[in-house]
Amino acid sequence: MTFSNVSLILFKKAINHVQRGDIEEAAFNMKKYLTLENGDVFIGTAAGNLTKEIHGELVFTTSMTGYQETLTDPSYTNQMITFTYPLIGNYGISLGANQSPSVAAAAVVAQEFAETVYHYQSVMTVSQFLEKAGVPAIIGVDTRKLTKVIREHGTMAASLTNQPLSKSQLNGSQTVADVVKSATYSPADGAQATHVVLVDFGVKTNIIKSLQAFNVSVTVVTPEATFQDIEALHPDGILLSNGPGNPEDFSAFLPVISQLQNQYPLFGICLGHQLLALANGAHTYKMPFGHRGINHPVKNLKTGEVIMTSQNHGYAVDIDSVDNTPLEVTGIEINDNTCEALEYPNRPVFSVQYHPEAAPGPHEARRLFNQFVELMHANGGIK
Ligand SMILES: NC(=O)CC[C@H](N)C(=O)O
Repeated sequence: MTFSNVSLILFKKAINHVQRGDIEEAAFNMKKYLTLENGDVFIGTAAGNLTKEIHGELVFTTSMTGYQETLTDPSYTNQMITFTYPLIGNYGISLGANQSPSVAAAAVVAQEFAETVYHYQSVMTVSQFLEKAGVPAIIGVDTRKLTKVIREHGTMAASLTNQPLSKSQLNGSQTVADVVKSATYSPADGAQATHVVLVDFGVKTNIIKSLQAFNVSVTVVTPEATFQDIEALHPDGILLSNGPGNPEDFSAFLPVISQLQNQYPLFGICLGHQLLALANGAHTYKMPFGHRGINHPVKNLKTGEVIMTSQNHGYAVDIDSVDNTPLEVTGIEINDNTCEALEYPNRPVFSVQYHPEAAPGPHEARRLFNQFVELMHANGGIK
């Protein structure tokens, strides 16, 4: 072997070393640490926004599809979503599926993101979607194990960081979601016959679309609206929307609901259902790990029929506390007997804990919009 050959080999080794070192460092930089309130740490790889660090409430959803609708659902504000389904992003991201202008979830935990998408409607991958929205994600996590931990300990606060956290850095406080404040606006179809005022606690786009599908015009108001503000809009009916956070944080709006339910047909969805219950004197409580998924069976106690429903909630109405109110429980989740539907007897007032607009989810409950519209018509809603 000549001298130059030896030096070439040494040079190549040096280059290799430098390259390997760089790659190892890059791989180290791509690491993310998910630290739970109970001290458990899950290590994975960064995706989405690679640098952002987040503290939030860690929840899981069992939905196998509909990740885009889930990520953009405002009810997930300040929450980190763990997808129990192992491969997320299989059919990419498409225009028109968003439930709000951008990703609402604080962060995403998944086992794997599909990086190659062949769906003809897809405009980008899920990690590009998160990157564009500035939302971090951790992938390569054993989400099955993580979900078992959440089921055991209940929903926990967690931190998603780029470096390991020491015990003293662990912040155990639960993050309460901010109230989503939206401007008052009228979706562009104002000339329709029936008019709904929607109180927006963090509304999903598909609720508005579902009403518009029945030729209903919708005016959206914030929870700062007074009864007089709403009355001045001459509604035929009121919809109380879904939204993030603890329903008890909206106590200022409860007297308005009490007045509205005396005057108008009223339909509450998810947070709106919880608020209708609170306004009538029932209680809500935090569930151990909530209902988040698209196959929650709900039994209609009046007909005995069971339908599959889409759900995303961490709080529930205390079913026994409804006994001391004018309301009637008309639906239960048959896995755990929690309160899923309420009615105000002899009034056009009702609510559901699940999502009749179901985006994502099965559409069996869509008929509730029909029911709401019929109640408004029966109440003289058509002018
Ligand atoms: N989707 C919702 O409206 C959720 C309601 C409430 N924030 C809960 O978690 O129970």
